[in-house]
Amino acid sequence: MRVLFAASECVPFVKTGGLADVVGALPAALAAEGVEVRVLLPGYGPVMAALEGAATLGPIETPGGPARLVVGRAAGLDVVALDAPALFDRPGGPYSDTAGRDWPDNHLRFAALSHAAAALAQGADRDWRPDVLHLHDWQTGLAPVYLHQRTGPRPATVLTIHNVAFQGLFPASVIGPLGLDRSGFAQDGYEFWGKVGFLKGALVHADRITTVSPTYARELMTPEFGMGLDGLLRHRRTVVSGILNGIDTRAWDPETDPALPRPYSARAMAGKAAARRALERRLGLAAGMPGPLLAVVSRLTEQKGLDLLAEVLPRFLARGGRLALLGTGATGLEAAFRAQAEADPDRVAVVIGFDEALAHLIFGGADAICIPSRFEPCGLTQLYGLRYGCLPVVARTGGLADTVIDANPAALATGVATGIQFAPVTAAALGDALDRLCDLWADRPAWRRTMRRAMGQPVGWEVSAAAYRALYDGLAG
Ligand SMILES: Nc1ncnc2c1ncn2[C@@H]1O[C@H](COP(=O)(O)OP(=O)(O)O[C@H]2O[C@H](CO)[C@@H](O)[C@H](O)[C@H]2O)[C@@H](O)[C@H]1O
Repeated sequence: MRVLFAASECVPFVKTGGLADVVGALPAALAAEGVEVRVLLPGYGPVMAALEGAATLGPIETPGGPARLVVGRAAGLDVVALDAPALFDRPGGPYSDTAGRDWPDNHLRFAALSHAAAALAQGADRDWRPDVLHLHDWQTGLAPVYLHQRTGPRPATVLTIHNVAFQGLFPASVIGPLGLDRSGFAQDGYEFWGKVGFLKGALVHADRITTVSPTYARELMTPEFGMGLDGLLRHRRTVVSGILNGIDTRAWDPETDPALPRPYSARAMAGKAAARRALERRLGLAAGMPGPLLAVVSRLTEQKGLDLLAEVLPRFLARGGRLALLGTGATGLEAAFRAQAEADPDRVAVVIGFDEALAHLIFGGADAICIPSRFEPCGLTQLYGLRYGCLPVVARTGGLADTVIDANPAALATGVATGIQFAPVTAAALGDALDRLCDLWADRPAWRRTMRRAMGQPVGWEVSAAAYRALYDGLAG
């Protein structure tokens, strides 16, 4: 079974969020299921630099201009890079410049990526034809549209929605430049409220649609969560399913993590206290406080609900808690958290930026991770939290609802709790959840039991890789 992934980010080359973790880790888990995965990525500088034993498949003409397809190994993955320096070799991020402004040619950049995916699906590499084309998010969403426009045999297509909030919407004037058939600019095509919708086109034409948790798959079909695509998803409900994300349990392992001062495990926890001391020193937090050290590692956006935390933080600090926050995003939220850190530097530390190594130390050193998301397709940081004994405090939505067992009295009594869940997603409910966290913290034996249990949860890719294999088998067969 050969599967071609196509995506716009992938660890360790380029990452703005969880999509990169999934695309980087799932291929190895699928290999264990007997699936051969190649990953098509834009030829960003770090991708091209990492390619070993690269061979050029040949030139291809894309809507973004001429490009080359280059195949090689990089960081343990089989990669096909779309080498088009004019599109992808730039300073800044994968979607925006160093000032955070979207690149003005994003429609061309990701139409080129989609175009390359379609070409590979139809045999651009004669020696490696995929049985399934597996696309991730809007940046690859035009691939099923291009395949629909073409004749000739094609493999089955799967589109995974990692976040329906990002839809790749562009004005109708791009139809010509992107080489799209005008007849597709309709409700049953790639048109979305007068615009060209990359994700919309994929949801119409992909053979299967998955998202990253069963609960989010259901939520997506409701007006509250579907962001205008719920009707289409209800229409296609027989091909929609939710497969829970896992994490790379080798990269995220407190027994071997080089970012921690000392290894630890559920059996030998001394290293967790050492990680807490290292984190306190690094962030200038006071030691010896009576409550838990709460962490945030997140994009600071409306989705993540961290404005609610800013609101209830004084109440949590009054109970002896502390906060360590690592994130970037909305300037208003950054400023709000910075102000709280300046007002109370012993108890609140805020690092604005993206720092992978610090993220690891935070999961190691903190007692709990706060994820008050308004919606969350799956979420990975609660899984990192479970694995590192950093108890998740989560909104009961999407994948958060599917992966954390609330420490209510019944769950504590039967010994199944792994964190705290709350609903509705309001400041009041989050405040109550943090009070419950402090109560659990005060009951030291119950806290330790919950922490050890959290660390024993199966958070790897094994179960879900088998589910993807079954999905591919059903399609290719
Ligand atoms: N400042 C920072 N410094 C270092 N690391 C940082 C960071 N900010 C965030 N990260 C890291 O970025 C990743 C975020 O992944 P998430 O799954 O939590 O959310 P995201 O919304 O990006 O992903 C979307 O796609 C994923 C993958 O399917 C879904 O799980 C999720 O629900 C969906 O919203 C984690 O690895 C986290 O540690």
